[in-house]
Amino acid sequence: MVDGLLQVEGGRPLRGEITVRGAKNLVPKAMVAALLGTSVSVLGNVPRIRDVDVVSGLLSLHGVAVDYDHQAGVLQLDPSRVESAHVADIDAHAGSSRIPILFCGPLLHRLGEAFIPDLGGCRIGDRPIDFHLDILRKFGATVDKQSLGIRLTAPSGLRGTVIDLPYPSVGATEQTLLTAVRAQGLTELRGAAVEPEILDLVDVLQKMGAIISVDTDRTIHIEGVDELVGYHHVALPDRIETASWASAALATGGDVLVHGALQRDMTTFLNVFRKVGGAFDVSGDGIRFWHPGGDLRSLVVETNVHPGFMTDWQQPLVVALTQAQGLSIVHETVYENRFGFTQALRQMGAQIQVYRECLGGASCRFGQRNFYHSAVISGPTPLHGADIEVPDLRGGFSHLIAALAAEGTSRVEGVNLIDRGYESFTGKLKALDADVTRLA
Ligand SMILES: CC(=O)N[C@H]1[C@@H](OP(=O)(O)OP(=O)(O)OC[C@H]2O[C@@H](n3ccc(=O)[nH]c3=O)[C@H](O)[C@@H]2O)O[C@H](CO)[C@@H](O)[C@@H]1O
Ligand SMILES: C=C(OP(=O)(O)O)C(=O)O
Repeated sequence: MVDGLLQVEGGRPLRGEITVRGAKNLVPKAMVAALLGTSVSVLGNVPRIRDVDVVSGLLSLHGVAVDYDHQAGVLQLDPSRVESAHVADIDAHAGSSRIPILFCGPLLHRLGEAFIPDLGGCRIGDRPIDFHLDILRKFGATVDKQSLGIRLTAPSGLRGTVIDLPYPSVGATEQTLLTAVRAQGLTELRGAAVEPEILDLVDVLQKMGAIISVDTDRTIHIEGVDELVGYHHVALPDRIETASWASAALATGGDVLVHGALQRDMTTFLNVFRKVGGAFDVSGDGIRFWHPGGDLRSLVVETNVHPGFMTDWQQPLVVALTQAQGLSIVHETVYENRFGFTQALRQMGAQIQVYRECLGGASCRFGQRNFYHSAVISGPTPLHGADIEVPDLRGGFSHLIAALAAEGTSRVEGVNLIDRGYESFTGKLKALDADVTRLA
C-alpha cells in the first residue's frame, strides 16, 4: 500500500492562482541526456516531484554529480566521473519509475554495458518494452533478460539503423533519439511520436551538438556525432498538470489561474474544455480556467497520440464530465486498462459504465480484445464524500478532484503516489482555498 492520507471537506469551488513548472515527461529524460555530455549540463524550471528524485538517485549511483536547487528549480549535472565510477549492476530504485529503460543508449556509449532494473510507472496496462529492446538490438546491442532486470552489452559500439515503429510510442522514440545521437552513422526513425516533450528533448540534444531533423510525416533523421557537450535548457511547462487544474476548476465550479501554462501545447485540450462549457483566458504568463455558470455539455472524446487528446488528460476530465448534462463517451486508445479509477467515482455517486467495444470513434488496437477501454458517463450526478484509495498518478488526481467537488468528507488513501508528478499539490490545494488536511 502507498502512504499518505488526505482528508478533504468537499463542496467548495477552487479559487486562486498557482504555478506549474517543468514537465514530468521531459525533465527526467533531459536528465538522462546529461549522461551523454562531456561537460556540465544545467536544467531550469525543474519541479520538485518524486520522478526527479528517482532519476537523480540513479544518476548519482552512476557517478554523475547532481546539484539540485529546489527553490530556484535548477539542476546541475556533472557527468565527468561516469567512466571512473563504472557501475554495472544497479537494482536500487527498481520499480520506482519507467525512466531507467532510457539509460540504455547513454550507458552503452559510455561504458559498453548497462544493467537496467525492473521498471515501475503507472499500472494502466501491460506496458511492455518490446519496442525498446528491438530498437537496441537493431543498433547492435546484445540484450540478455535476467531475473531482476536486463543486461545489455555493446563491446564493438552502436551503429545507426532504420527503425519502423509499430505504434508512435513516446518512450521508444526517446530510446531511439538517446541512442542514435552518438551511434556511428545515420539513423532513420519512422512512425515516431512527436509529443511536445519529445521535441523539447530534441532541442536539448541539439544544444549538446546532435544533428536531428523531424519531418512532417513522423520520420526523424539523426546523424551520429563523436562527442556531445553539456547543455543549458529551461524545461517546457507541464501540460498534464495544467489540464488537471483546469478540470478541477470546472468540476468544482471554480476559477483557477495557472501561471506558467503554455497555450501552444494544449490546443486540443483547450478545444475540448471549451466544448464542455468551460471558459479560459490566455494571459501574459499563464491560462485562467473557470466555470462560467450554467450547464456543462456532454461530449464524445477519444484519447490519442499527439496532436490528439492526450491519455493523461482523460481521468481529470472524466470527473468534470460527471457534472455535464447528458451522456459523454471517452474512448481510450493509448492504454488498454485506464478506467480502473472510475470505480471510486461510482462509489461517490457518479454514473459511469465501461465497455470493451470501441465507442464513439474509429476502432483501435484494443477493439477485438478483452479490454474495458470505453467509458460512458451520464450526468449530472451529485457526488458525495467517500473513503477511496489512489490507484495511479492521474487516477489519483481525479479522485482528489472528485473529493473536492463532492458534498461531505472524503479520506483519500495513498496520496503519496501523486507526488510522482504533481509538485506540492497539497500546498497548491490550500492556496486554492480547498479544505484539506494531511492525516498521515
Ligand atoms: C514518463 C513518460 O513520459 N510517460 C508518458 C509516456 O509513457 P510511455 O513512453 O511509457 O508510453 P508509450 O507512448 O511508449 O506507450 C504507448 C503505447 O505503446 C505501447 N508500447 C510501448 C512501448 C513498447 O515497447 N511496447 C508497446 O507496446 C504501450 O503499451 C502503450 O499502449 O507516454 C504516454 C503516452 O503519451 C504517457 O501516458 C505517459 O505519461
Ligand atoms: C502514465 C504516466 O506516467 P508514467 O509513464 O511515468 O507511468 C502519467 O504521467 O500519467
